[in-house]
Amino acid sequence: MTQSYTTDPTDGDAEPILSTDDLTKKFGTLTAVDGVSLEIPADRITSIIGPNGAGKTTLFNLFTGKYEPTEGRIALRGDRIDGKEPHHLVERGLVRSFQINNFFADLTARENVRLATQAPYTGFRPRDFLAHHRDLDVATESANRILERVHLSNVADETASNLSYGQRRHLEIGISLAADPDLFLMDEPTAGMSPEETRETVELVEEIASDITLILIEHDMHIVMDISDQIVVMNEGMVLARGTPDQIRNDERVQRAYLGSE
Ligand SMILES: Nc1ncnc2c1ncn2[C@@H]1O[C@H](COP(=O)(O)OP(=O)(O)OP(=O)(O)O)[C@@H](O)[C@H]1O
Repeated sequence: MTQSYTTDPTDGDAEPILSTDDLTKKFGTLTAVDGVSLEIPADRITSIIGPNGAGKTTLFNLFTGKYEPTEGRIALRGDRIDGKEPHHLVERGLVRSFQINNFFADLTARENVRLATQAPYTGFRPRDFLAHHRDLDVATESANRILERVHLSNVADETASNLSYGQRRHLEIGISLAADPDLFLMDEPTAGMSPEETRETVELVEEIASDITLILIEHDMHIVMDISDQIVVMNEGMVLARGTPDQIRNDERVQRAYLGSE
């Protein structure tokens, strides 16, 4: 199958924050990502959609350094990042939130976020410890700002284990924001949420997108059509189409391969 693209939905001359060239990942004889060449525009929301097994998660794992590509290249603001360790990518502003409980259940929401804000600076020498101690107020203030951003100020002193499912997911987003990303990959941010939690999370995602580039894997087509600036449709490891929500909605190949089968 040849890849084909709809017209570029983004500003033509905008520098992409992330780009891939002929990106391929094989697992034995299976090609999970197959020659993907893609541009992710800065300051936009890009959603990656596609049927089960289309290669979305593998693409995320390549972006974040969990997997090394079998072939091809990935560039972050023009610099090659394929093969770089995940923590190097976090330092360069690329973070990912997972659908897992990625926090300390016995600590409060504030303590969890505060630890995350301190993490990049944590060292093991006594003088590191003293420096951190001095910086505790700064870290607490920064945690408070993040908690406000993820709508959790009112439960800042609750232990994470006491938070509702939706609040825990927001806490995870807050922990990711503590790394001060400019590119944030979110894996199904509303998965398993009630309609009310979903509404709140969509609002939060849109707020975050006001100053951070987002790439989402999302299965809920209403959300995808509602919040995305660009949609990338994957099928069998390849990019089937890329375009604005309207372009994707009206793309016959997409309807055949994906939307029509819903
Ligand atoms: N670590 C792995 N080892 C072997 N095969 C894998 C591995 N990870 C993914 N695959 C295979 O690669 C293909 C793409 O999987 P991937 O999880 O990327 O798809 P996806 O689009 O995220 O699917 P879903 O929507 O179901 O999560 C699938 O056939 C999957 O079984």
